[in-house]
Amino acid sequence: MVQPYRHEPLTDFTVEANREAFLAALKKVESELGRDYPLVIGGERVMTEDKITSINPANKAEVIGRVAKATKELAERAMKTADEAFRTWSRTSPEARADILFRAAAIVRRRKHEFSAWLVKEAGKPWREADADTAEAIDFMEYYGRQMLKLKDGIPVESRPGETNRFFYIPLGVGVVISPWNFPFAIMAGTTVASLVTGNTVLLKPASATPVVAYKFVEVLEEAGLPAGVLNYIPGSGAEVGDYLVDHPRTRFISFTGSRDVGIRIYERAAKVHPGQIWLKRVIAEMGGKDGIIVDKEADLELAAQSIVASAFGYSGQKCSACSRAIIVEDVYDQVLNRVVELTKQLNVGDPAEQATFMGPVIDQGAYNKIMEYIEIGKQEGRLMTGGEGDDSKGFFIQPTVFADVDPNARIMQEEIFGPVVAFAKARDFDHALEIANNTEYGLTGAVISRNRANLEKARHEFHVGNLYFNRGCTGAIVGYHPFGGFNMSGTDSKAGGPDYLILHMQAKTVSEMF
Ligand SMILES: NC(=O)c1ccc[n+]([C@@H]2O[C@H](COP(=O)([O-])OP(=O)(O)OC[C@H]3O[C@@H](n4cnc5c(N)ncnc54)[C@H](O)[C@@H]3O)[C@@H](O)[C@H]2O)c1
Ligand SMILES: N[C@@H](CCC=O)C(=O)O
Repeated sequence: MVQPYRHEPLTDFTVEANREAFLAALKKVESELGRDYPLVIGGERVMTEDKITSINPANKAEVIGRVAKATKELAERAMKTADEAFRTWSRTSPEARADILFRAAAIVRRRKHEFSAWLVKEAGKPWREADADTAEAIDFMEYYGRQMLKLKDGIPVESRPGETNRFFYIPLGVGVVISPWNFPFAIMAGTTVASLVTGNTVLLKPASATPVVAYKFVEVLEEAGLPAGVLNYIPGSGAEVGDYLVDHPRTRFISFTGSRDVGIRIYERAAKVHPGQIWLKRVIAEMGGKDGIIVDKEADLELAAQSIVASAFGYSGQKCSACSRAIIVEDVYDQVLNRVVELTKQLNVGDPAEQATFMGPVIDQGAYNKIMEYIEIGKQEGRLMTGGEGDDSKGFFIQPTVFADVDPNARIMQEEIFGPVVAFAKARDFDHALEIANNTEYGLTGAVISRNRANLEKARHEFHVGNLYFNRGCTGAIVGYHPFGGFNMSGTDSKAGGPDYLILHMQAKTVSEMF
């Protein structure tokens, strides 16, 4: 019998044995850097001349790996392979499919620190963030495996005398999974295994900044017993391979996580029916955020400051859930702002491979340049309280940055920066704070720090975000506990890690028999 689902605990690094195990994993990964990785199509390893070079964002000179790059021709081969494999995989029992996820979770759990060490190196995640990313990947496998077992026989419907009605779910077909670099393990693995466990075959195109950890995961699924051709690994250019697969008439669904602009592009392109296409493609899109924390005048102000700092600067603010707007009721504005500045100045920024580091680099030169441009804009739009400096000589480091007195309509209050920058806005009262919080085209996460029950209840209904948190920060959703996804330009509100997520990857069928 399958044990009830519990989320994977985070590692306590104050325990010496854990610390040593993590250091050993980092050493192991360091000894494996710089290798070449092929595409995987139908279980076959395919090397290409042109490669994606994955580097350590904390040390540009360190090559993590060189990964083969799919062309349209190779993408087409992968599509044919996945289409062929669908015939058998879609008829494989849900129990057998779920077992592969459980086995893969066990393999990753045994190699947990090794996976986290790859995340430290390839994504620039500090230990705690890397550990959380790996734990979440394990959670997705454990949770979706169990969800599939719950859904495998469908949902009971009524039958009249002499009639038996059944309502159940069948797989869709070939899914294109396009994942981001910021949760290069958890989101890549979660979107992939949700598609697989529901009986679909997959073409996985991971983000070009983090393809090595994705390759390592493909190996795990193979070891867990996934048949060849069911998952095909085809990193490549978003514009070339991405567009080609999104447009492909045999693509049945697209599971995309990434930016607003790419999400819109995919949504629009997927709507077009191409010659030979006999279905309307389904799009699951998880996009950006411009998330805010509201602090009420009756509130634990220390909790408020700690929550803002952790949510704004965890993984250098590179979370779709990151707090980039702090909306403070005027009675407590100065107190909260000053405490946030004080805490921010204490943050340890540096090499994520060092245990003491709270914040590492941003992901690449493009991100560095974009964030530094926003910091310049912020200097015009607000009062720079701390940070504002960057250094890209060795890696892509930016100081955690706080701007005060920002107009709610300013660009740094409206546009997703995706870096360690938080803007403070002053609200007249709680209603005004809610108005400012909702003044965005996004709607992903938000938090309210308050002791006022009436205000919390008002926020419950009027703060328009997919994930709303009370008296805590706005990052760190846990699979199975906080189903995750947002409104409006944050995507299709396809709640990852939630009880209705798998259904998005299937189609329902009704069979009615008369006796
Ligand atoms: N809502 C969520 O759950 C969630 C989670 C993580 C990240 N995000 C968002 O992701 C963004 C950061 O990730 P990113 O920089 O990797 O995003 P991105 O949109 O630049 O890239 C995401 C993926 O899309 C691919 N891509 C690019 N162009 C494409 C095209 N034309 N066709 C198909 N695929 C294409 C990329 O190669 C990558 O694999 C942020 O906006 C963040 O808020 C959202
Ligand atoms: N699920 C993560 C965010 C994922 C996007 O970057 C969180 O809840 O912080």
